[in-house]
Amino acid sequence: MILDGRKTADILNEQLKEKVLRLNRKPRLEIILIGDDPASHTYVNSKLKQASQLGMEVHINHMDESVLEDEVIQLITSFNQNNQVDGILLQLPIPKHLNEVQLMELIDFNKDVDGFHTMNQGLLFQKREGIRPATPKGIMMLLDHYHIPIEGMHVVIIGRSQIVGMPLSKMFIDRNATVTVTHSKTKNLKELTKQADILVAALGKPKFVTKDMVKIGAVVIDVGINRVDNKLVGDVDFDEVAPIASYITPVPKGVGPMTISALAHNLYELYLKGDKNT
Ligand SMILES: Nc1nc(=O)c2c([nH]1)NC[C@@H]1CN(c3ccc(C(=O)N[C@@H](CCC(=O)O)C(=O)O)cc3)C=[N+]21
Repeated sequence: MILDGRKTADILNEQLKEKVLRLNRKPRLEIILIGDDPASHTYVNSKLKQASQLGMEVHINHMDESVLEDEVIQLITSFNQNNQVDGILLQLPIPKHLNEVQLMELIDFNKDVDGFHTMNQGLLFQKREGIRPATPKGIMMLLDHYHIPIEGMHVVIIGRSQIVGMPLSKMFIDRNATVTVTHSKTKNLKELTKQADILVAALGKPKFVTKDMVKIGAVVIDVGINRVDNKLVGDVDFDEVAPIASYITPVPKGVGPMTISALAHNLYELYLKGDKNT
């Protein structure tokens, strides 16, 4: 069965929209987009479109590839100080001459819609309330929407990134799953993935997961967004794996739309938390 991220996001967004309509003002997100990476422009435009449909306000601040770090610092600082701004998103990747860690850190963690700030990562690690990274949060929302049990399940994650693999592993542990995090240096990867009740592919290699790596009846979550010959391909060989999986996410229309929905939910949470309701 297909875990339809597009449809699920539409349903959850419709519910969120109702809540947003009741607020005193529109939640406002400022996106900082540096350079001309076409994929980044696509994502950002899609966030813009979706958020406006939800009654949220999104501004795109486009900066030149060669922008000075000071200019970015000034922009972030002004958004930090502006109590009409609820969320700030620095679209990744950013040019190499800019200090990504330092810039992410500069964003007020109370406006950190991505949940990438050290403070939000720490809050997650301590199992305290905070903003969770959008992709892991979107995956949880999708599994919950389909009532897929998590407690006691063996979750195997391929990939240990700071924005997907690592936070997702903690979120699954907090839901009482048993989690194995694997990566490029893992020995006998297939033996591990074969044990997964829930298998998450988040490594960024097109069609990496083949059917010999998947247990019959497993739930398969594909986080991959790879552009191959101008087509979107996931990290899972969908045609091969779908027949043996109990549930599987497609690419596109799987985790991607859920990520955007989770971002919108984060923005709403930031608005409420900020008590900027006047
Ligand atoms: N600060 C920051 N926050 C992010 O959340 C962030 C980022 N930087 N950099 C890039 C990645 C990537 N990302 C996607 C979100 C939605 C889709 C999505 O909706 N994809 C559609 C297809 C879109 C298409 O056709 O290109 C789908 O899967 O159905 C994809 C990718 C967010 N990112």
